[in-house]
Amino acid sequence: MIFHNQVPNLTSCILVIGTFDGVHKGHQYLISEARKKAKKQNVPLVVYTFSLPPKVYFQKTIQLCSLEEKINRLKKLGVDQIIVAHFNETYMKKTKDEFIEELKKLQPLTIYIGSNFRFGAGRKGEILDLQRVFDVNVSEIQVSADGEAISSSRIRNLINLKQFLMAESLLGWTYEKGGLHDYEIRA
Ligand SMILES: Cc1cc2nc3c(=O)[nH]c(=O)nc-3n(C[C@H](O)[C@H](O)[C@H](O)COP(=O)(O)O)c2cc1C
Ligand SMILES: Nc1ncnc2c1ncn2[C@@H]1O[C@H](COP(=O)(O)OP(=O)(O)OP(=O)(O)O)[C@@H](O)[C@H]1O
Repeated sequence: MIFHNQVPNLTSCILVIGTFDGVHKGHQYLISEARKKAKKQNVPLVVYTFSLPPKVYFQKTIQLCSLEEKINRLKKLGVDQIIVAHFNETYMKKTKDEFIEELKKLQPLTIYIGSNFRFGAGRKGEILDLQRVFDVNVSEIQVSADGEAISSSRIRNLINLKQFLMAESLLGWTYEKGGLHDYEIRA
């Protein structure tokens, strides 16, 4: 896997954007959909993520996995290239339009995101803003058997409540060791 700490100039790719703390089953679904498309189009699968989850930065929530472990998990899911933006005071001031300008350097054929995605300073960027410029695939939010959305926030709550088995079943990885246990990469 190729690692970038700055946005590179690419000629084509399938792009997935997000925080991906824990790389839970919802994330895994999104990435597996993007991976199928990248294979079909014969272009690299690129993930754009952040060094620190914005919620950990702003709300001091617990972090589901380290940056290193996140990269490991993304690698296992077949991601070809990863861009890690350093999430700090300067980065968070970037407007939605500046962020879009940055993404143009990647020349994505399609951007894959979930339907709750927001971006840019003050979270002002909406999916519609991306759709004006790029082809965007908006994925449905995956839910667990009880019908509740899978999210990093939900898993953080479960861990705070010491409900580790439930947390792990939504993560698809063991919480402590970071190993893959019940998730199979969909070809
Ligand atoms: C350039 C940029 C600036 C951001 N600034 C803020 C911010 O001011 N406040 C905030 O809560 N989140 C901010 N975020 C984080 C977004 O709200 C969001 O978490 C991020 O785009 C990833 O989406 P995801 O959380 O669905 O993975 C920013 C994101 C980007 C890309
Ligand atoms: N359950 C899900 N199903 C499909 N896509 C998802 C799901 N949860 C998040 N995504 C998408 O994955 C990307 C990364 O999302 P993000 O890291 O914010 O996850 P999250 O679980 O919503 O986190 P948090 O609860 O901390 O806000 C975004 O494009 C988001 O829309």
